[in-house]
Amino acid sequence: MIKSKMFQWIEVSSYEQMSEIAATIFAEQLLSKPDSVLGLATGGSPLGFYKELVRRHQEEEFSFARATTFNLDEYVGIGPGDATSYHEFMNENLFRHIDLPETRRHLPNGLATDLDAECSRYEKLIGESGGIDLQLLGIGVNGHIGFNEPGTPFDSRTHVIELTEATRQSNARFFDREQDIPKKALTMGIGTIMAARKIVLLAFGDNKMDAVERLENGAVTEEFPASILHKHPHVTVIYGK
Ligand SMILES: N[C@@H]1[C@@H](O)[C@H](O)[C@@H](COP(=O)(O)O)O[C@@H]1O
Repeated sequence: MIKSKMFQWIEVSSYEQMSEIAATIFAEQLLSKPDSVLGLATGGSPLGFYKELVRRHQEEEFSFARATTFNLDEYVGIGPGDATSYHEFMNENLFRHIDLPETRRHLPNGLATDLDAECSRYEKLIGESGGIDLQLLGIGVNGHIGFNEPGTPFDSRTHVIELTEATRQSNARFFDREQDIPKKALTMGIGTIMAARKIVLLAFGDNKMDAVERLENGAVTEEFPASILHKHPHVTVIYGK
């Protein structure tokens, strides 16, 4: 496959620098289009980014009042009110600090009784909102984006996924007990992510450098989900260790 020339690589020397650059990209997006649809991510990688975004918002650089957000994923079986849910992560690190109306903050509902119907509802809602203008991503050490594990079809849409043991273990730090780590999640599909107009991927730390190297130089293959980004017209990777 021919790789895209639209990949921009920004190497940083600190986590703070990565967070600041990412916050600037999102600030510029909101300033140029206040009703932007933003795709958001959870995990350790974007924590500093959210902190910086909140700081700048509080200094009245920009507003979220007309924006809409969609998160990449949520665990099955936990939801709002559970400290380990992505709902709670977003409340804690972003939503409770900004002026984004509650009705326009979206995450998949991991407590839905019919999970497949929930996936269709979520996918439809993204479409009805006009599609994602700017999507934030982290990357798993196995190349997963959102919770799309290796082998997930490139054309997948929002779906239920069984988490690999490697992903469960790398997310174990967020849970008190082994048995509390969910086995399944709802995630935007790779096709959903690829439909975003612009993408920013954050990768920081020694443990992410193999994945970054493979992303930069490896083949485009479903065995390494992030590799599909080479087919996207507008990706910025901000990385460092
Ligand atoms: N579902 C999330 C991903 O969206 C995230 O990118 C990845 C990396 O997380 P971290 O940034 O904590 O390394 O972990 C989880 O599996």
